[in-house]
Amino acid sequence: MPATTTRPAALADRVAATDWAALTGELDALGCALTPQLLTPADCRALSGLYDEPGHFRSTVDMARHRFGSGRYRYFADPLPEPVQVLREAFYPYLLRIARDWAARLGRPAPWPDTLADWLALCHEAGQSKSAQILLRYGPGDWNALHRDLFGELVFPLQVVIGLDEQGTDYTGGEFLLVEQRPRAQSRGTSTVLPQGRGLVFTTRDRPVRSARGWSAGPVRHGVSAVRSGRRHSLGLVFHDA
Ligand SMILES: O=C(O)CCC(=O)C(=O)O
Ligand SMILES: [Fe+2]
Repeated sequence: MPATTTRPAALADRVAATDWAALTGELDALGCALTPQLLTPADCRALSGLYDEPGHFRSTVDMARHRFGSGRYRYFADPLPEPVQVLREAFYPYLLRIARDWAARLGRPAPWPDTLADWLALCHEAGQSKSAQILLRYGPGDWNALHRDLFGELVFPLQVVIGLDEQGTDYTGGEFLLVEQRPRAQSRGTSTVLPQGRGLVFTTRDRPVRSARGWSAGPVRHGVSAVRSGRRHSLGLVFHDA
């Protein structure tokens, strides 16, 4: 990384300085919530530039070929680039509190240990041993079909995507989409423009929604609307392995 990028410790501090109470409230209301600025434009350029350095990745997915939409994403190989590793570790304890609270509401087990390292060890024992951190690149006409990032039995219920380009300047279109199935009702869609350098925390599989008899699990899927022009990059952080 060039010297102009943020030091890892400062990245972790920004995650810690997030107003987690406010973020949690928004997540409860909408199923997704933005963090403050985590990455500078220089950090974002350094990360999106990695896309063209194949040595950082274990595989590349052509989304059209799998009917996932259109565009490409690449799975980072281990060891992860330092900012990716630092952000993932920094988010985990905060997301863990939310995950445990949701599990309690839903009367489900909360199998997640206190540290990311211990949780990943459990994933590896269960055969989910590959990191699922991705760098995505969308050009004009590219989009991401509504989906859930589930790779096996072990699931962490929250994930984060970080915008690496500025909508309106670097690209148009390309809104992040979230669709929530409501129990015995029609679905609700929420679109979010990902500001450059900010993260969006969202539900990976389902989340507790109020029902007549307490809480029930509302299934959630996410995707990205078509990019109309320019190029959009994003960094996807998932907290279970694949
Ligand atoms: O590019 C995006 O905004 C979403 C990418 C995605 O599907 C993910 O991060 O899991
Ligand atoms: Fe995804």
